[in-house]
Amino acid sequence: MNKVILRSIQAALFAAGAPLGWLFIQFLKGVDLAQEILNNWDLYTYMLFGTMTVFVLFAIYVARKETHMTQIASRDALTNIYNLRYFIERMQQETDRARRYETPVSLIYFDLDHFKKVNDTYGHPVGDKVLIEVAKTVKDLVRSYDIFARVGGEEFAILQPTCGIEDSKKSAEMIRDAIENLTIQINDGKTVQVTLSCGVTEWVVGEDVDAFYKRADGFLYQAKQTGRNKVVSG
Ligand SMILES: Nc1nc2c(ncn2[C@@H]2O[C@H](COP(=O)(O)OP(=O)(O)OP(=O)(O)O)[C@@H](O)[C@H]2O)c(=O)[nH]1
Repeated sequence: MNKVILRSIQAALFAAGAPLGWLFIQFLKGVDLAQEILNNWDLYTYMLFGTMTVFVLFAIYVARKETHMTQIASRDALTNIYNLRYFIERMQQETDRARRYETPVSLIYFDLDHFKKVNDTYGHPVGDKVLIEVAKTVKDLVRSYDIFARVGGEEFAILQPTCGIEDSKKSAEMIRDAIENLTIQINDGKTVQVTLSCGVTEWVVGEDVDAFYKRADGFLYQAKQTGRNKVVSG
């Protein structure tokens, strides 16, 4: 349930506690409750709706902050895509789901090529801009239910639920091609271009997320070793 709605309901229930508590005390004192309410109708209406309004408004504020904090905790500050912590969490969930429903789940793991050279040549802020532009470009290419994260300095990963290795390889190739053709504008009308190396693999039933991740990393390593700007899968 939406956090704002949930917290508002909780707040409304809390608010009802004030008049109900007072009525309970009157009940213990032997007061006729119906008469008590009729005699003090304004007071009870005020207690109920006054406190409810204040509590609910406060709850909405808290729920919004809570949602914001949860989002911050799962996002990478530079690119605003998911971070490693969230990605590992989702890998666990998605492999559990894949086991339960007997569906495939694949992992695309990529790293920008010679990124140190970009930093060394143009400076760190330009390197940051390249990371942001790469993240934006890839985000537009993945499916809405794929989990795309920055998992290291210039390393990214995409978890693809319900996606087998063949489809995942096609996605990876499309991403590799898009980045190869991406022209990033920097200051003074200059442009930067980068390429990426990529490892792709499909989860094997029963293996833990660590082994799954390491296998993709192994293929990425092979892509680096055999010339870069390529996708290696298995
Ligand atoms: N601008 C910027 N650079 C970063 C960030 N995080 C890591 N880096 C840089 O990424 C570079 C990674 O360099 P290497 O690990 O040598 O890799 P590479 O130069 O891409 O070479 P290969 O991966 O072998 O193709 C280093 O220069 C880091 O400083 C970041 O947040 N911003």
